[in-house]
Amino acid sequence: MFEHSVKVPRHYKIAANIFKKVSTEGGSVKSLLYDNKLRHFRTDVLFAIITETIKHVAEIDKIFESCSLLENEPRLDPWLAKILTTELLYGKKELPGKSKPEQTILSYREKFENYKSEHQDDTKAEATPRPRYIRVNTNLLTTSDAIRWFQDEEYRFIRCTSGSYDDYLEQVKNLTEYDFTQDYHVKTVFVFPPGTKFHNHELYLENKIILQNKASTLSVHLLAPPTGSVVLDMCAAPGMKTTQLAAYIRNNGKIYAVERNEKRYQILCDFVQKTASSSVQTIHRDCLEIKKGEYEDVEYIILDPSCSGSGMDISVHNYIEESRLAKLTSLQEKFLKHAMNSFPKAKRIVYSTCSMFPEENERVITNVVKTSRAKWRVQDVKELLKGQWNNFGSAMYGSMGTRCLYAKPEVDLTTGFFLAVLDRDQKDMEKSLKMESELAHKNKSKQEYLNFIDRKYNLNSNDSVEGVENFKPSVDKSDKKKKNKHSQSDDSIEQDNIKDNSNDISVNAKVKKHKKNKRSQPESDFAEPTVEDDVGCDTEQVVKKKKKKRDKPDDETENSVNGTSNRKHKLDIENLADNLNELVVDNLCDSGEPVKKKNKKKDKHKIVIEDSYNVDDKDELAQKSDEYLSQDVNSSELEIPVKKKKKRNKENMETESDQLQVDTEMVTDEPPKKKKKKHKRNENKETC
Ligand SMILES: C[S@@+](CC[C@H](N)C(=O)[O-])C[C@H]1O[C@@H](n2cnc3c(N)ncnc32)[C@H](O)[C@@H]1O
Repeated sequence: MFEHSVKVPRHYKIAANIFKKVSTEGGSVKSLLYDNKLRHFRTDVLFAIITETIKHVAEIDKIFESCSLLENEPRLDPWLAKILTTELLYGKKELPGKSKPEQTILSYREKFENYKSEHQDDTKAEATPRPRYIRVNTNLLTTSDAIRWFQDEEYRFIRCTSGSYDDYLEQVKNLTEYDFTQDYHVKTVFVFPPGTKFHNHELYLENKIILQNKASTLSVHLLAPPTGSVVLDMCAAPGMKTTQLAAYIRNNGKIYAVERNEKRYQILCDFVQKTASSSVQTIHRDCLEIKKGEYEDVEYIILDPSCSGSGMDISVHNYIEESRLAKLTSLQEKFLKHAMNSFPKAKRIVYSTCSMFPEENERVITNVVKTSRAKWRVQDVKELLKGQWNNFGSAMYGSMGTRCLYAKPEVDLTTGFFLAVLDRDQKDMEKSLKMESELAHKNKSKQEYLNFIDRKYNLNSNDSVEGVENFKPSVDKSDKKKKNKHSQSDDSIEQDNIKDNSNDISVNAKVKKHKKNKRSQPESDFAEPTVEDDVGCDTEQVVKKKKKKRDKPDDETENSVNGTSNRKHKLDIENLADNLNELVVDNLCDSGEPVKKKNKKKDKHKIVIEDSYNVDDKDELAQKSDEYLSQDVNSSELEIPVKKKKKRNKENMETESDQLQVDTEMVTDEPPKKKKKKHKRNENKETC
């Protein structure tokens, strides 16, 4: 019997309040606990009970429903009821107090436990894994051929709905054994029922399909670099996104893939080579040590730093030490700042983590964007995905938070994932390039001056320094003209200028050629490849063999979602180049190396092993980040096949531009015969 005077223990009340806030307003348990200045409480105890409640909330809802608890007890606070039930069923298995809420929950104990034991199997089933995703490596196999291959194995291809994303999710939930469909957003991703085994599949062993979760493929999908782009993958190993990028740009362009960890770097190199990602240049280096001016041709950046990996786990709100989380946040902010400020031509960054903690996500974005020297805008991912997405960042971080995307296991049927798209402000880009060019000029002028002095003293030690007065640094054409009138002693400088000018011209020509190449790309270049129209559905029984070759491929979603912004980017950069005065050209000239380098190395796979990481040079945070390496869920989960089986279907090797897209209609009638031996299930994992 309860006693009126006895109150509910305070920590249950606090836990209920925070649980309510997290559930209704978003945000993380951790930040609410600490922001609420509850330090005098055992925050670890509070954290544990709240996260346990979140983990079991679906089951608790059903338990309450089964005995109409909330209807029978209208005065019972539902949030507190769930906290207390968690403690009773999954925590201490007892409720210590004599308060009314505790006594009420205790009075239902038997009913709760009966329900639990009766539905044990259901709850296990609920925890069953998500669908199995594969990405077709279009460097080696077209999506159409991949569909045919699986159909030949008597899988049944269900066309992805043309309806909403929610319709698609329903479709995925209803996939039965031996069904598969194409992902709603990323057309090179296929979705199979949970547990479908691919470990020994021929296509997997030949690296023609890759086990990559749909959520992780969204980074490249939303970065959307057009073919011919220069992309930097700052934290690249094991190389899921790097190799996806290579396929996305059809190996036409350049991808710098940077990885610091030695072992992971080797895995990256191996994976890049096996997947025929010839546009990738691997770089064994700490990306934080890349200085401004290096890799200055970078236009697009993927930043997928080390994180807590909490999204990879089924229980969304894992416990994490506050200090560790703070270190991760700080390191992630450092990465993002570096990406924003070190690459003057970068126009889009996609930042992602497989963490569900806002501290590693929205907080990083808002902290960095607000204080960044360069101006970047957080793009509204919902808009980019044409409204076809459900989970976004927390409003606690304002519109910058809600513009970001979350993939949630329970809704999106993927691993937990966070993603933000940042676009550089056009004016800021112009300013940045101008500043670069002015700086280059200053350096050039300074160098000319030093050369001049050098000559004065070394070549003619009797000369007075009077010639210095004649020195005029080359700032623009008019200055260069003036120099023609200089005294004989300035001839050498003039020589330098002539050399520089010729250099200008050649680089200028290269820049123009580069621009021309970019302009001449068909619009389809912006598209990620997809499936041919002629891929038959199973009701037709026979797969049509005819291939339609289209000048203008390709993927409806990729085109429409990202094409606009890409075209805009392309135009922006062209306009920018047109609008900037010759200073810009001079700047490119001074730093013309990357242009030359790029042309030279085009389409050539090259592994560059840069200076290995010097431990002594590491700053504190970088040192700390070593600790996190072991936490990179990806490393343990990378599945790169080691064995190769006999090759088949070589004729399938066509370019993605030859592919057409699937009509979006649902197909299927009779289920095919099942070849059991080909469809063994297991729990092979995919990486984020
Ligand atoms: C989350 S994983 C990247 C996964 C990868 N993007 C993919 O899709 O396969 C983070 C990677 O960043 C690397 N890393 C951490 N700090 C780094 C640094 N300072 N420079 C370069 N790589 C770093 C880690 O070794 C790890 O391989």
